[in-house]
Amino acid sequence: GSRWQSNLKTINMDPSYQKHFAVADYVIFAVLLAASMGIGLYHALSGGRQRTTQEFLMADRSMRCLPVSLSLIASFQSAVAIIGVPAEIYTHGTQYWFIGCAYILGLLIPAHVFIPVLYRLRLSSTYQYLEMRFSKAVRICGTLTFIFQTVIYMGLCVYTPAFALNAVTGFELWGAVLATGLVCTLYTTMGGLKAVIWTDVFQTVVMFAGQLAVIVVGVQQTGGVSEVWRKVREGNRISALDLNPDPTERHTFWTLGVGGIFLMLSLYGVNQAQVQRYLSARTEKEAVRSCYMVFPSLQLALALSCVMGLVMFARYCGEDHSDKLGTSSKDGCLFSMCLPGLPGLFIACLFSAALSTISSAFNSLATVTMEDLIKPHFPTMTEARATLLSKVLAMSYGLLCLAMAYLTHLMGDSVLQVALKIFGMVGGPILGLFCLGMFFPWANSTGALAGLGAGLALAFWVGIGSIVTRSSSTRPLPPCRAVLLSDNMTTAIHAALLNVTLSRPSGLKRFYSLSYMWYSAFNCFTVILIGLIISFLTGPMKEEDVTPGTVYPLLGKLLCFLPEHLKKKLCCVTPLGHTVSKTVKFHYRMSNTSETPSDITIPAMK
Ligand SMILES: CC(C)(CO)[C@@H](O)C(=O)NCCC(=O)O
Ligand code: NA
Repeated sequence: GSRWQSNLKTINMDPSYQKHFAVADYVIFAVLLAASMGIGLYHALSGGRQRTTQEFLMADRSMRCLPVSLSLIASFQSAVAIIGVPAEIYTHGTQYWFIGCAYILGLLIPAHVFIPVLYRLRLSSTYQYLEMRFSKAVRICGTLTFIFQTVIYMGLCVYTPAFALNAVTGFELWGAVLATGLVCTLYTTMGGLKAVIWTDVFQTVVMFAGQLAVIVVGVQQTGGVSEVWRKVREGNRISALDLNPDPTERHTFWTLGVGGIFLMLSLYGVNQAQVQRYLSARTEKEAVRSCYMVFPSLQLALALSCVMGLVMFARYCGEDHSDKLGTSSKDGCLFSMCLPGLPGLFIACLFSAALSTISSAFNSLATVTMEDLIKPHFPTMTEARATLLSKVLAMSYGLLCLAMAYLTHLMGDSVLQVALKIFGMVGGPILGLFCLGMFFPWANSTGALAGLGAGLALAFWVGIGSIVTRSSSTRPLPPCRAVLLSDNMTTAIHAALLNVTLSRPSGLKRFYSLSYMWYSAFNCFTVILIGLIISFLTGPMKEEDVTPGTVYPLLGKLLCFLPEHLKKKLCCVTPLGHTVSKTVKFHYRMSNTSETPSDITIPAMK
């Protein structure tokens, strides 16, 4: 049980907070669900009517960059971010905003390194790459790791908005979880990836509109922008750039701006949900362009949620809500739902964010299960059968996510931190696997497997260690001046907290208190390091054995100042640079030959 949950339970018990959810709010909410269902139905009945896996899972590879880019933002922007980021700002100040710096390289690298490699191989699942580069075993391990990550994350995503709705309206928690899960399962199952992408577009717009409306009304009620600014300054919420190099410091420029790049790479570079969208674009150029277009929208999403945290702080910090919500509520933003006239819109915003994430998860899970785990064993399966099975899979994952929501219910922590920890602990090793394959031609299959195993083991050691010892150093800022002056008790508690966290932990405990913003980078490097060591011990891959098109000449590019013969000696010139310039025939028997002809000409990687 956590503070967060008990806080919410107290709102729930106060009837004055519930009367704000009027008929109009229910109508907004119902319209959102109905519109999403409508889009699903439309795509079930139009186009190819979802009769092929090519359409159901790949949207016929015909999408344009605008819907793809909006859908790319929607995938990892769920109610977790809508509630968690403002709560983070409310409690700890604006330091988290610096994660925006990581978006630059975090999107440029996927656009110019990962997309070209993956798009040109014409994959259906990103894990096909692992089989081309390494072996079937690596592919299956990668797929299982991804399924594990997504299923846990999905539970968190379904649970969070249902919890908020329950807090505001007293709406039955599990009823809301069930409704979200069912609506989402239905439109995903009916309309396939096209429905997922087009509902994402609609839901992203609702999400932005809801946040903007809450901010505008919040500013108005506080008494204008300057008043908000004065209050957040007074409350010490505007953080300066923190350049402390200590890796155990939770949020600094280094953890957010540098560690965040690896988080972004694992989400926007190699995550199946995103790669599937790049692959659904009609050309590689459209895919790259959509990745570029994510940048401004993601900055906007970040800015909106950070500003919302500040506005909520200005609006509520001076008031004493301790009787209802506790003074240092992690979820100051939940106050916003009590704003007159807005709870419906804000709840719609939360559910939009959640639905668009869950639907991506269902569809990507159905895709990898089909492409990586089932099709290779039943190469003769008919298209109709495969499509039906994909739909059954999307549905089953929908039901599984309800079970996962219950798991989240038991966990209870700051939702944003839970999400970022999952991304780092499980997404980091997967990123490492892809980097090992793409940038290091010597890496072999044994090395990859050992690397992934070691990466996951270390990730869980640190991750679970930090949960058990509770050693992530959180040092919430004092609620606000008014409260500090009036409440000696709070002052005393904060002084005690400061003392505790200022005394540095030692030994293993210090290892466990590694900032979760470093998890992705740390786990990625573990996989690469162990992967390379084992590869060299077991006999590194030879240039001519590496499947053409699977290696990106990163080292060759980084060491471009070296003379050619030296680079060749270091094996920095990838097989691609030489052989593909003459457009080699690509001899690789795909496990699903129906979709990918075995002779593809791969353009040279320039
Ligand atoms: C994925 C990032 C870090 C991208 O800014 C952000 O959207 C975020 O913190 N997301 C939290 C996870 C979620 O919203 O489900
Ligand atoms: Na979303």
